[in-house]
Amino acid sequence: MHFATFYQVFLPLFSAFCYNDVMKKNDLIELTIDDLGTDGQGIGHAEGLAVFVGGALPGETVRAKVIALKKNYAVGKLDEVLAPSPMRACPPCRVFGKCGGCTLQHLSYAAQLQFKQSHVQGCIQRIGKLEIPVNFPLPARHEYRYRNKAAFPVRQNGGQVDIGFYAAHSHRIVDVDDCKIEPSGLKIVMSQLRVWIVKNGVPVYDEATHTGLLRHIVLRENKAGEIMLVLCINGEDIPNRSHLIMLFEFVLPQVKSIILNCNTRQTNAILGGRSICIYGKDHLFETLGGLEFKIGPQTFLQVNSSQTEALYNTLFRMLALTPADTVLDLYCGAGTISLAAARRAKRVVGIEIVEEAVEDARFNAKLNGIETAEFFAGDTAALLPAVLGREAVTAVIADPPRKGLDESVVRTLASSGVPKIGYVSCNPSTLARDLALFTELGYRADVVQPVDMFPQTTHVECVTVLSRTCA
Ligand SMILES: C[S@@+](CC[C@H](N)C(=O)[O-])C[C@H]1O[C@@H](n2cnc3c(N)ncnc32)[C@H](O)[C@@H]1O
Repeated sequence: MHFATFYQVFLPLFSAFCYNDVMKKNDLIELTIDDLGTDGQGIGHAEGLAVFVGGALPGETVRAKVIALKKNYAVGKLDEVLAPSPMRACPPCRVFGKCGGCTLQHLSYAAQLQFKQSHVQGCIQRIGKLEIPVNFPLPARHEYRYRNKAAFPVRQNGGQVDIGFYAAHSHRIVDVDDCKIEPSGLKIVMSQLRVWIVKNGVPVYDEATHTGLLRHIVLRENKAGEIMLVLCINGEDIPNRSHLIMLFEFVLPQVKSIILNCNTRQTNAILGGRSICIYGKDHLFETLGGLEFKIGPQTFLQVNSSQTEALYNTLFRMLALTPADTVLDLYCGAGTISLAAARRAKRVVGIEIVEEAVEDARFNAKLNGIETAEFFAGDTAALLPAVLGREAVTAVIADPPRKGLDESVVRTLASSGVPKIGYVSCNPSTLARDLALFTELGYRADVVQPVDMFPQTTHVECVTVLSRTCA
């Protein structure tokens, strides 16, 4: 199977010269798919144009209806698979292809992993201009039902209330009653919530007018099967609290926490600043690698708990910390990596921009009896020079958000001369960009290890370790 993204980059340029009037909108065309795009759509060619067809796989011959015709590419809607790929799988989800969530359910899991390896390798070569080998991804333990968190937008749709996920590239909601990558326990919670919404005429939020109450439903489940329910509301309270509580107290005792999160701002952000616990505890606990972590409605936690342990173990194996190391954990969230590192090193310092996460990290250190970890709240770029000036750091861990590291962070780390840097990335493009700069500044990464945290989607996490090549 060949998944190179070459065609996505060069063919559109080439196609611009070849554009002709042969293909028209609404035409039915037959084409062979030779590649997968970064969003999981099949890519074939017709009349000198790259044609993107969602749901089609490499090696397949398909018939597609042309639904958009641009100067240098076309978009086709899959009409029929004429010759299916042996890698084709049967998607178990009834809204596959409508919901924008899992775009790879129609591809066998082994082929998904191959696609991810090829995608990461492509980024490293194309964006980073580097020849670092990329290992085959570490497969997830569970291909479905692996997430520990779901955030469902809620919208009125005529006479019915839709709760689900956004369709691809849109704010239209696809109603979902059983998301196959969420734990099955959440399905019954959602059906109880639908009862409460309908019986109490709960007003549903309208994005356009910024009116209505219920915006999002967020559910978290820990490995012990305990559930936290967060209702994100455009207001301060909900109708008939007692009915809601009763629905869960007696029928679903695994719901240990019900929280109202007040978000009255006109924003796409799901959570607002204030949370009010109306039932049970305001947190859950999760166990990762033998350590316990407090989880609140705002806490960042990797969404695939069993694979998080695999990710961290991979990082620690590659970074080879020793009891003599002083570790700086950048973008440390609630301290999950920091505290695991503290058990292997002399001292750990964590930096995180969200104050509540830093409070959680401090709480988690105490909870686990760890006295060798210290946490600072603030922007990494701003705090880094002072922390590096004060601490004799021998190893850095960086697990930044999708946008990767600020250039100043890379430059400050490189000029500090720190001997080893473990980089955990959720975005191969920004990883490749940052590795290129580190390489220019005297560091080398020998290998990139993808870890599949997100089966059925095109997302992939990567771990690599940079070591200093010059004194
Ligand atoms: C991918 S998460 C990693 C969290 C943690 N390492 C973990 O494994 O759970 C990225 C974290 O970076 C934090 N963050 C984002 N921008 C930041 C910045 N400029 N400085 C410090 N932390 C930042 C986010 O709040 C988030 O907790």
